[in-house]
Amino acid sequence: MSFFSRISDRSKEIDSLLCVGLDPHLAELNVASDADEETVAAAALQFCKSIIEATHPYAVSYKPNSAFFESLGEPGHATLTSVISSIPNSIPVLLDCKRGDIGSTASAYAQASYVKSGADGVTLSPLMGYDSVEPFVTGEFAGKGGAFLLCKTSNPGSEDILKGVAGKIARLAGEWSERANGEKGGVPCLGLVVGATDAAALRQARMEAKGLWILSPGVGAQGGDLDAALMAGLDEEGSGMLVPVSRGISRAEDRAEAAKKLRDDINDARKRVVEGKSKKEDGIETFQTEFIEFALQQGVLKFGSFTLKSGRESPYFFNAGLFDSGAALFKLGKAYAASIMSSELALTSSSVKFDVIFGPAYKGISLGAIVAAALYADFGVDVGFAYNRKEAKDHGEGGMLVGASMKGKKVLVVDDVISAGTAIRESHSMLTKIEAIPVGVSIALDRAEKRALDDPVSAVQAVARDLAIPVVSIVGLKQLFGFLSGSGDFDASILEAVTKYRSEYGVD
Ligand SMILES: O=c1ccn([C@@H]2O[C@H](COP(=O)(O)O)[C@@H](O)[C@H]2O)c(=O)[nH]1
Repeated sequence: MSFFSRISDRSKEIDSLLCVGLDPHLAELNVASDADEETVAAAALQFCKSIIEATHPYAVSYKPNSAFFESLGEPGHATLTSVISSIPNSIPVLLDCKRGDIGSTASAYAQASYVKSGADGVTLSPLMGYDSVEPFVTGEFAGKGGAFLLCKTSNPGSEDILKGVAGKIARLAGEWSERANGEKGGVPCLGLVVGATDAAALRQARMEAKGLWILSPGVGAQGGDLDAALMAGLDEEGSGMLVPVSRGISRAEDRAEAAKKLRDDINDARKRVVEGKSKKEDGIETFQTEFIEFALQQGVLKFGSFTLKSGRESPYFFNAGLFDSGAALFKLGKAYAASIMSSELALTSSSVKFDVIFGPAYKGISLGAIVAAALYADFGVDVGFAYNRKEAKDHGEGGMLVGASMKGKKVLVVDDVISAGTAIRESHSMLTKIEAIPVGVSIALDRAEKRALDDPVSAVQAVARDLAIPVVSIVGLKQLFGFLSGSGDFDASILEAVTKYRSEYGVD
């Protein structure tokens, strides 16, 4: 059975994502500073065995780090193999050796790790390319061995090189895994090491490598935020991530209790992820609920009876002009940014499919600016910002456009609502004329209602269809309805009126 199948099975069987590290730091071995190698090695073996004894009900896997065994000198290798053979067979062993070398040498490392040491999986550096990884997961180790590739490690120095290539490594891991598995396909044979110290990198890795296991060290002694890491790195089933902890367990007064607590803390976070997902399936995400609550509080969203320009009597009204303070605009920008990043306009969790935000005069100008700022603040996405003047300037630099150059660039248009869609169409035609490439529209509210009873398409759908670009909204009528139904705070007559309005004018 392959390494990652065993990890999956064991994780399900014991309902845990905890990987227990076996790092016999000399300082933890209680031996005299002048003790001979044999004595130190015996203490290291005892140290690891006592951790295994205390933690095995919670451990999906054990992760001995080869450095600590190599540092024991001559008896080091025998100690490592003794530790590995003392681990119950039902628990897969991950040797943290971070190898990476040319193919022929990598083959020797694979022999050393799997055959001589008895490990089931390894950690590898991917920087020398596919041929340095292949010997660990093909040939005699095909369908058996598995490797976690260093992607964005937990140490501060991971900012120096890995930060810039983590996205690429995450993508390549999926491709290499398929290449190694060949026509047989099957469970991926590669995973990724992404430190719990960088939630953004975890989010990106999870997006790039949906089906791969992520090993996320850095919790405990290195200060990684367990909760933030899990929220970012867990897959949609609340799994797919192993949390290795070494010193956080080995140095605890009660190791069994420490491992149990970690297992439970991890499982609590998993539950929240799964609950969050089912909420999403109900049609409303957290940022949307927060946005509706905030719009109500701000008086932007009102329930009652309102006559629209179209002559329709609407049970609700949205007046974006009432986002009229620094705090309100700040929150509004965050909501736009969250909706963009959870839409098809996001490329990864920290990159987008557009280069410039365009805010059409007048309302779009301030909206575009706050969205550009929020994308940067909340997601590290730094795109250009431009807007237009309604009237040409006859002095200074002149011209109708201000801000980032849009020629040849992919542009997102930001506005508040689409009523008839005329303003957005005008922006689109202006952008096309200056050789910009409009790729999407972002709005606050999609009323999602038919343009006329004999025209079943909404204004937003018509814009998306005619201009062939996505229109993304923070909320739509569906979420508004979901919010009202789920909240016990509104008069039944409001829900009734919105239900009636939706069934009469709403589009799917
Ligand atoms: O990015 C990485 C990759 C590997 N490690 C290893 O994991 C353990 C962490 O030990 P703690 O005591 O839980 O901090 C150790 O063996 C490292 O070499 C890592 O920390 N970060």
